[in-house]
Amino acid sequence: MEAKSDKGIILMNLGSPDSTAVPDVKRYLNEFLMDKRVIDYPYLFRLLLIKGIIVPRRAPKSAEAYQSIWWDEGSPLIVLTKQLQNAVQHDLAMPVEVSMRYGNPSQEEAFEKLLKQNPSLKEVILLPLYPHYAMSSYETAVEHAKAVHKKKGYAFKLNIVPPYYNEPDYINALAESMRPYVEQEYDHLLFSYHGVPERHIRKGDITGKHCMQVADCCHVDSPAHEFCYRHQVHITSELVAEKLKIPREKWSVTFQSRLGREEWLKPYTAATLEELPKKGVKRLLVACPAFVSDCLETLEEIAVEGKHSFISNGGDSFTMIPCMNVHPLWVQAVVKWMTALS
Ligand SMILES: C=CC1=C(C)c2cc3[nH]c(cc4nc(cc5[nH]c(cc1n2)c(C)c5CCC(=O)O)C(CCC(=O)O)=C4C)c(C)c3C=C
Ligand SMILES: [Fe+2]
Ligand SMILES: [Fe+2]
Repeated sequence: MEAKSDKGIILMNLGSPDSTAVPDVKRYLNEFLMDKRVIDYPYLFRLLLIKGIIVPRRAPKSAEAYQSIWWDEGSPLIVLTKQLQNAVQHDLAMPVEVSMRYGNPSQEEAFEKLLKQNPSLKEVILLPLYPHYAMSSYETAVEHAKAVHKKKGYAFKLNIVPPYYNEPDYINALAESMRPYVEQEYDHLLFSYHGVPERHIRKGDITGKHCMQVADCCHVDSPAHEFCYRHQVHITSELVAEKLKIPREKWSVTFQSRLGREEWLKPYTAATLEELPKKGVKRLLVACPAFVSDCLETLEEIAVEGKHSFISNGGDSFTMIPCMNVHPLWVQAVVKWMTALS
């Protein structure tokens, strides 16, 4: 559609290395893990731990994992985010750009592209491609965009879309994207979310006395929920399961991608995939709603490693449900939200 407006849109995602070469993966991991909202240790300790130990050890293994999922056009996460950009742009009369929290295209590049298209730009609507609030995902993305906006002294306003974990349009798109899979025969549906350290959940509790302190905290009313990743992922799962009419005993929530020695949110996906076949679950479906676009964590950790673990522990069939990516209802939801905000 003809892009003529004094507003612009940026779809912001996490980002990937520029290539699967170890030096590019190292650069990406250093930027990512030196983020104080991801590894929130004191600066000097973080510097020694990340640049001295974790990244040199992790980069070659990580590069191998990226090589196994990389597409001819590049990183799946970036390719799929750009596909979403094109699909949304098709139905909107405002320019749409993409930015990544780490790596490229950078936040500054996305702002500059919008300004180039319209030097008298009045407002940028930023849609973080994270449905849930976590210090290490949504918060760092938004704070980074605000910092770049301030540093560059841009005259346009920055309008940031809040987390949409319970928004009816998002739930509908997610549920409908999953429907063809749950209409097949299966024993259990796992909602596997990217994990975070439990400490982050306590740290983000604005009441200081609710999250992981009150029994069944995620289901007891509290202002803490506005910033609680654990609460928000449980709500997404419950709303989707309700919409798809999946009986309570047929689905569960787990957390993947643990890094380091701290306790992360539980139950862990890896342990659950080993245990489920022993409990009689032979045909498994796995959905990963923390991610809007498929990425390393879905295509490798779940679809390859997770499948291998489930099958070698006695499972018969393992199906990873793709992320929403460019599902027409998701594109429609984004277009609807952007139109309402413009
Ligand atoms: C829901 C969104 C995400 C949260 C929350 C999150 C927290 C988090 N992540 C790490 C460490 C790593 N994550 C990595 C990959 C990765 N993480 C997310 C999203 C969230 N992370 C995505 C979409 C991806 C895939 C990126 C891609 O290019 O496809 C990686 C890099 C890969 C690897 O080496 O495993 C790391 C490292 C921490 C420590 C953390 C919370 C504290
Ligand atoms: Fe991550
Ligand atoms: Fe909570």
